[in-house]
Amino acid sequence: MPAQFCPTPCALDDLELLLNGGFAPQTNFDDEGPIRLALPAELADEAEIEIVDPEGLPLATWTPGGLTPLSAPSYGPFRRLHLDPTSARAQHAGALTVPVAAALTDDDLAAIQEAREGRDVVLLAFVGSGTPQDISPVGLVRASLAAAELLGNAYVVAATLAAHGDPEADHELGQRVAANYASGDVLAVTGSGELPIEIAGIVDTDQPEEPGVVVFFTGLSGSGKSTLAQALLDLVLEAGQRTVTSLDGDVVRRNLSAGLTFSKADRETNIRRIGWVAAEIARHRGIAICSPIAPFDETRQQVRAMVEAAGGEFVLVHVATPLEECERRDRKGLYAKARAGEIPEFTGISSPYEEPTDAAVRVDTTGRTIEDALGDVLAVLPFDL
Ligand SMILES: Nc1ncnc2c1ncn2[C@@H]1O[C@H](COP(=O)(O)OS(=O)(=O)O)[C@@H](OP(=O)(O)O)[C@H]1O
Ligand SMILES: Nc1ncnc2c1ncn2[C@@H]1O[C@H](COP(=O)(O)OP(=O)(O)O)[C@@H](O)[C@H]1O
Repeated sequence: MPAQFCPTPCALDDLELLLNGGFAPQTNFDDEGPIRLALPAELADEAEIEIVDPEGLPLATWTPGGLTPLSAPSYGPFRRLHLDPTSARAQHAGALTVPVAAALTDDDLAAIQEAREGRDVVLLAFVGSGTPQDISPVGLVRASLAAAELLGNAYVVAATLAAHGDPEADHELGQRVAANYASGDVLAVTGSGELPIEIAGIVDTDQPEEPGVVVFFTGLSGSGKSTLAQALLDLVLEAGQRTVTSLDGDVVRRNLSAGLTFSKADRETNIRRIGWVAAEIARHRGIAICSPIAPFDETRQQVRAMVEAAGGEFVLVHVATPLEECERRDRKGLYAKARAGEIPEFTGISSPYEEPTDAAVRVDTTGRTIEDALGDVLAVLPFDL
C-alpha cells in the first residue's frame, strides 16, 4: 500500500490540470517549477504516493515518473463546467476563448463583442485557489455565467488554475492553460471600466463584507478566560449583528474532546480540534470565541495559521493573571489538589505554560472588574460592538 497524502488546495488544483491536459505538455509535478507536490519530510523518500482529497478519496498515484488517475473529482459547485481541454475544444470548436480571473466589466464585454466576429465565445473561468480577484471562485463562475448571458452564444468553462505566489510564472501558466483549452483565438481582457449592473449584483452579494474573526483567549486555569469570553459573547449577541459560537475549554472537553487527557499530545489534539472548528466558523464569516488554556506556543501558531488560511482574523488574547492570583481564586479547588499531587500535569504547577509573544493584548485581571478587563479586549477587536 503506498503512503497516502492530501496536498494543499493549490496542489489539488494543479493535479486536476496535470491529469486533464490543462498544463500540457507537462503531466507531472515538478521538482523545480511552480507546479510542485511539496511532500512533507517523512514522505520525501517514498517512491510512490497515493494522493487523496481532504475527505480521503484517492485521486491519483504519484511516482517521480508520472501520475496515474484513480478517480475524477465529482463534487463541488459548478463541477459540470469543469471540462478537460479536449472536450472544451470539441464542444466549442472555433470559438473565441477569453481567460477570466475577475468579474468582466462593460469594457471587457465590448472588447469581446468586437473581437468575436460572429463566433461563439468561451469564458474560461480560472477558479483555482487564490486566482479569482476580489471574488470567490463560485462568484467568478456566477459572474461569468451572467456575462455569457449578456454576450449571447457564450459559454463558461471552469479550469482550476491556482495562484502559486509568483505572478510571472502564474501569467505564463495562464497562457498555457488558455492555449490548451482554446480551439481558436485567445483574447485577454483588461478589467478596466465599470461592472454591468447584472454582474455588479452578483459581486456585491458574493461574500459578506466582514471576514470571520476568532477571538482566542489563552491563560492559566482561573485566569479569567471563561468569564471574559462569556462577557464578550453576551455583548456580540446583544449587538445582534453577527453569528457567534463559544468554544470554551471545559465545554469542549465534555463534548468534542471527550476522553482526551492533559498529556502534551492530547492537549495539542484538543487545541487543534478547537482551531479546526474555529477556522470553519471563520470561513463562513462568523465569530468564534475560544477559551482553552492552550499552553503551547506552537499549537497556538497552528491555530492562527488555520484561521488565516480560512480567510479569518485571529485575535490572540493573553489573559495574563499571575499564577499566585489564579491559585488564590482556586474557583474549582483544582490548584489545592494539584499541589497535593492529586492532579498530575496541572498547568502552572506540574505542566508548562508558554507565554505568548504574539498576543494582540495582554490582560491581567488582578484587582480589576470584569467590565474593565473586557475593555482591553474590545479595544483590539476588528469589529465594533
Ligand atoms: N491537569 C490539568 N491541567 C489544566 N487544567 C486541568 C487539568 N485537569 C483538569 N483541568 C481542567 O480543565 C480545564 C482546562 O482544559 P483545557 O482544554 O482548556 O486545557 S488545554 O488547553 O487542553 O491545556 C481547566 O479549566 P479552566 O479553569 O477553565 O482553564 C481545568 O478546570
Ligand atoms: N477582571 C476579571 N476578569 C475575569 N475574571 C475575574 C476578574 N476578576 C475576578 N475574576 C474571577 O476570576 C475567576 C476566573 O475564572 P474563569 O473565568 O473560570 O477562569 P478560566 O476560564 O481562565 O479558568 C472567576 O471567578 C471570576 O469571577
